[in-house]
Amino acid sequence: MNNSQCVIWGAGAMGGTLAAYWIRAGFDVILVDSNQEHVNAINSKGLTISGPIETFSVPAKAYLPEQLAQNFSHSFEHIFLCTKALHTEKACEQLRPFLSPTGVVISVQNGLNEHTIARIVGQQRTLGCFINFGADILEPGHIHYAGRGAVVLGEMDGSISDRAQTILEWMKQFEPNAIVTDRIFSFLWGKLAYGALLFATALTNDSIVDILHHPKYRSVLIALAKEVCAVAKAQDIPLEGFNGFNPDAFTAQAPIELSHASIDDMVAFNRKSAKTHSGIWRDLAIHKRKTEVNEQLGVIIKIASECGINTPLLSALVDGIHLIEDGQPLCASNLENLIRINQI
Ligand SMILES: NC(=O)C1=CN([C@@H]2O[C@H](COP(=O)(O)OP(=O)(O)OC[C@H]3O[C@@H](n4cnc5c(N)ncnc54)[C@H](OP(=O)(O)O)[C@@H]3O)[C@@H](O)[C@H]2O)C=CC1
Ligand SMILES: CC(C)(CO)C(=O)C(=O)O
Repeated sequence: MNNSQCVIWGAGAMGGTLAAYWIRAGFDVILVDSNQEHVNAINSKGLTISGPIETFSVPAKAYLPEQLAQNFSHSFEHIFLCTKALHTEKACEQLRPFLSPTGVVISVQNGLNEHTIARIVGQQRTLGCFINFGADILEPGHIHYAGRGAVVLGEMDGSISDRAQTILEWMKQFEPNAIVTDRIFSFLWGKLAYGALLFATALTNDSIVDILHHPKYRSVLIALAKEVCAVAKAQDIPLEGFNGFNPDAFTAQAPIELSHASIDDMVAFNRKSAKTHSGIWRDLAIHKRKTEVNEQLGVIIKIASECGINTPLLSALVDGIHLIEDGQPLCASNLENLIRINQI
């Protein structure tokens, strides 16, 4: 990696996948993760990637956040923040002392984390990133890289910077189709609209494809995506498409055939991935822990209310996810509740 080390902060599905590819390419990558078992496994056995794309292992060095100070006396130019959005604030407070004055934090996350990161480390030290590849931690030290997806970098102010171009070259070691954009928030908001659909699929134990494909759920999914797109429009953010998501399909006046075609394209995209369920579903069904719902959909609802836009389905979806976080089972009736609200 040119002239410097980089740090992956949060070495899970996203961070661990990037790290493994970069270590294999000869980069000097330092992993930081708060999960002791994962850190121990990486240090003793290395990092393993498996799945339909490739299977390989690399030696790697990982640290808990609190171990960094005793092992490194210098700060870092590039820190890739790859935690879930609900950990962004804490992770930024932890990483701030290790970020060089000229360094940059790159958000490899879903949501609008760039604003939180910029508040803590400054916008000049924040770089946006949108990712839609699929991966899961299978067990400590072992990540399932399930499917390729869009990777887009962009400065918050829309400028095309040298640092974004440099990091693009690194990203291309992992995903050759990665790009730099002057409209990173157009991608991030697009992912929020698609993300709303993923949250809806996570109300049940059915796969992403099963829910997106089922005719019974189409109207409510289209209405959900339209709520997010209406809030983006009120913010004057033109959305970008990716991996089957077509923003023109979810405007208020979009022809219904266009909406169906986009969801069909998302089904086709997801069929190519070995990741059957979203990260949200894994948080709820497997880890039985809180999701990023407040940091993703909650943020949209707040902005909507500031703009005077009603988002009844998003609110009901957030409530449904909260109920599951509190112990309610995942099942089809959770999604049917949204259908009822959509029919009112
Ligand atoms: N997985 C996927 O396919 C996709 C994920 N995304 C997004 O990417 C982001 C990362 O998700 P993903 O990689 O799946 O998440 P993971 O949970 O797999 O990885 C995050 C890792 O960060 C650790 N962590 C939590 N807090 C801290 C902290 N303060 N400092 C250091 N490490 C910490 C977690 O430990 P612990 O588990 O113990 O909390 C975990 O090991 C999310 O915003 C997600 O929505 C986007 C596209 C696809
Ligand atoms: C399913 C996926 C990979 C999007 O395709 C995702 O973003 C998630 O798991 O949260």
